[in-house]
Amino acid sequence: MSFTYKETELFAEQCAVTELAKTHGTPLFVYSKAAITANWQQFSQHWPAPHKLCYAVKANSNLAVLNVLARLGAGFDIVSGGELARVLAAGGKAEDVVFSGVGKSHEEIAYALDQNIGCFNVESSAELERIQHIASEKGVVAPISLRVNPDVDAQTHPYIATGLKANKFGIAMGEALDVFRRGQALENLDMRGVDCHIGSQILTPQPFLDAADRMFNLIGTLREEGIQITHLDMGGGFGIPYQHEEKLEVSGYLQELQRRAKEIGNLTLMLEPGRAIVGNAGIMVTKVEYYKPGSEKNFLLVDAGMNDLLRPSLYNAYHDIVPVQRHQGVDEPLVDVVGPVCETGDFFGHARHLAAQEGDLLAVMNAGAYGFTMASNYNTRPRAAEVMVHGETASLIREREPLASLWQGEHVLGDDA
Ligand SMILES: Cc1ncc(COP(=O)(O)O)c(C=O)c1O
Ligand SMILES: N[C@@H](CCCC[NH3+])C(=O)O
Repeated sequence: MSFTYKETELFAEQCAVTELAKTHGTPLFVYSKAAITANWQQFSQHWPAPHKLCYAVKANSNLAVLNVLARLGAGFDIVSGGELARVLAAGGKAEDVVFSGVGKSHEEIAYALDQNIGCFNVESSAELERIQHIASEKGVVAPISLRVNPDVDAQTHPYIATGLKANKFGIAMGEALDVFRRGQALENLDMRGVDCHIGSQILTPQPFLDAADRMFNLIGTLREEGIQITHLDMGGGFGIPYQHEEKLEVSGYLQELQRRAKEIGNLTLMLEPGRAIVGNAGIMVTKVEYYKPGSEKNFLLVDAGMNDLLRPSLYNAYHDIVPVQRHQGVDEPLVDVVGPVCETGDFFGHARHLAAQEGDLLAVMNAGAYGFTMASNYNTRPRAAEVMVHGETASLIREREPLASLWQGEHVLGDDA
C-alpha cells in the first residue's frame, strides 16, 4: 500500500483509508513517512553542513515522527521540558536541541542543563539572569543565543505573527547589544549566537529576507564590538499551501543566507522548520455521523471536533475536505462540515460542495502540523489515534486515549471535606 496526499491519489487509495478507519476507528490522524522524508530533504539538500536544521517539535511531536526525523539527522527546536523528554525518548540527542520559548520555568532550565542541551534561545534579560543562576548552582556553563525581535511584518494571521515589536517574543533590536554585553559578563553563560522567528505560515520570502538583513546587521555591530557570534538561527515559519496559495520557494532564501554567512565568515546557520516538514504529510480522517439539511444551511456532522483539529476554529484556517468514497452522479449540496462540540465555532469548513451520507469517511487535508499537538479533551472527548504509513505498511503509532484516562488522577472530596 502506498499513500500520498494529493487528492487523486487519495481516491486511488480509498481502500487503504477505509481499512485504516475500520481498524483504528475515527477520528484518526494518518501520516506518511515518505512525505515527511521528502519534505525534510527539500530543506537538507540546500543546507550543507555545518549549517543545521532543527525541526520544530510543536508542529507534530509524535515519537514515531520525531524518530523518522532523528534518523534523517535532524536537530530539534523545543519549547518545553515535555518536548525535550519526547525528543530524547524518540532517539534525538540533547546536544542537537535548541530550547526556544518566552516562559521557561526553573524546572525546565534545570532539566535542559542536566541533559546538556545544545543551546538556549533566550528571550529576555530576566531569563538570562535565571539561566545564569541555575547554571552557577550546578557548576556548568550554559550555551546561549539571544532571540532578537527584528520588528518585521510577517504578513500572516495576527495570532501567529511573532516578529513585531508589539509581540511578546524576543529582545528588542535596540536592546540586544546591552543584553549581550551583560550575558558576556556572566560567568556561567557562553554567549554564542543570535536567533529570531518572525511568525508562522509565511508565504512570501520578503519578510524572511528583511529579518535576515536586520540580523546580519546586528551581527556586524556585535562583531565590531569584538563579540564573536558564531551562529545565527533564523527560526521557522515556512508556509504551505492550504487552499490556492502559491507554494513558498525556500531554496533561494536558503542560498542567500549561506552567501551572506560566507561573506562575513565563521558563522553557522540554523533553521527551525515545523509546518513545512509535516503539514502536508498528514490527514485527519473523520466519519459522517449525520446529514442535517436546513432552510438556511445544510450541515454534515462529523465525529471529529475542534478538540481534534483546532486550526479552523482558532484562526478561521482553511483545510480541504475530501470524501474518501465518492458518490458518482449525485448532487453535491453546499454544506458546513461541523463537529459534535458544543460551540458554534466547532467547524472544519463552511459552504463546501460535498455529497456524503451517514457513515461516509472524509479526509481533512494538510492536518499533519498543529493538528494532534493542539488537540484537547474538551467536552471530555478522548484524543484520536495516530497511524504512520511507511512503504506497504501502516503502523499504529499512538492509540486513541482510553476513556478512563479522562478522569484518572482526579479525586472527589470525601464526605468529611
Ligand atoms: C521559535 C519557533 N521556531 C520554530 C517554529 C516553527 O514554525 P513553523 O511551524 O511555522 O515552521 C515556531 C512556531 O511558529 C517557533 O515559535
Ligand atoms: N499553531 C499555529 C502555528 C503556531 C506556531 C507556533 N509558534 C498553526 O496551526 O498554524
